Amino acid sequence: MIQIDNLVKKFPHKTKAGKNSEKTAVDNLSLSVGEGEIFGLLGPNGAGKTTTIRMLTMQTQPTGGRIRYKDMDLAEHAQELKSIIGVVPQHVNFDQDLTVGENLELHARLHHMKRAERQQRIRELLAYVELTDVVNDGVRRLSGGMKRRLLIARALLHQPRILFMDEPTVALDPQVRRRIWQLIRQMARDGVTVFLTTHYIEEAENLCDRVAILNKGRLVALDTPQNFCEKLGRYTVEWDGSAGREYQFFAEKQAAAAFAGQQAGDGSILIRPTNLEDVFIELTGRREGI
Ligand SMILES: Nc1ncnc2c1ncn2[C@@H]1O[C@H](COP(=O)(O)OP(=O)(O)OP(=O)(O)O)[C@@H](O)[C@H]1O
Repeated sequence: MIQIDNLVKKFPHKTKAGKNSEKTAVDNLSLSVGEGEIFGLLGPNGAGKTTTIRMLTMQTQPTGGRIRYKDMDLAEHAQELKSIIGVVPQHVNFDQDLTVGENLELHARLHHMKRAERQQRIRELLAYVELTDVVNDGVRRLSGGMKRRLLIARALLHQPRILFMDEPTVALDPQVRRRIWQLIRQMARDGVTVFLTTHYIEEAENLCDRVAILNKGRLVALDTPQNFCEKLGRYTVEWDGSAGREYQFFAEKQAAAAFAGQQAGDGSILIRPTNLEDVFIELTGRREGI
C-alpha cells in the first residue's frame, strides 16, 4: 500500500560558527506498509517523525528518495493520490468560529463533495466518532478528546484509503487515549491503512501491528511489538546496580529466575515480562525524553 525507498530530507542549517550547512532530518528511510495495517513510527523528539509524515502527505518535498502508494509514484500522480490519503495533524486546526457541523461541511466542500453526499457522510462520521450530539456546538467548546475525534472525522470525509496521524493522542488523558485507540482499530478493521507517529511507547505497543523505531532520522529497527520483545528476551531481570538501575534479558523464565537467585539478598531485584520500552532503550540508548 505504501512503499518508501531511500527517503531523505535535508534542511538548511547554520553552524554555531554561523556557517551555512545542512541538517539531515530523515536519512535514507526505506519501509513498506501493507493494506489495513496500523503502522507506527516511534522515536524521541527530533527523530524525524513529523518530517516523514509531512513528506508522505505532500506538505514538504523530499530531498531524495521515492514514495509510492498502490504502486503509483507520489511525485508523478500527486493529484490522483491526494484523494486516497487523509491527514490528522498534530495540532488542532479547525476554524474556531464555526460549529462542529460547519467545520465538516467546509472541509467536504473543499473536497468537492456533492450536497447529498456531504450531508450523508457528515451524519455517518459524526455517529462513527460519537459526536452527533454536539453537531451544532462551536468547536471552542469541545474537550481535547472531542477535538481529536473531530479531526479524525474530518480526515475521513472523502473516504481515504490511507490515514496519516501525527501524534494522535498527544496530551490526552489515558481514558481518552484508549477511546481514540478503539477508533483507530475500528478504522483498520474497516480496511483503512493507518500510518501514525508517536513518542508514546505504550501507544505503539498496544495499537500498532508493526513499529519502526526512528532515531536521529535513521531507521534503527522494524518489527511487530511481540517480535521485538522476543528477540531481546521475553523476560527481564532488573535491579539496583552500582551505576543505577540495571537490566538483563532472558529467553527463558528459568534462566531469568536462576540469574535473579544468584543475587539473593538484593531486595531491589525484579523479574518481569520484557516490554517495548526495554527494546527502545536498548536500541536508542535513551531512558528519558522519549
Ligand atoms: N522546517 C525546518 N527547518 C529546519 N529544521 C527542521 C525543520 N523541521 C524539522 N527540522 C529539524 O529536523 C529534525 C527532525 O524534526 P521532526 O519535527 O521531524 O522530529 P520529530 O521526530 O517529529 O520530533 P517531535 O517528537 O519533537 O515532534 C529536528 O532536528 C528538527 O529541528
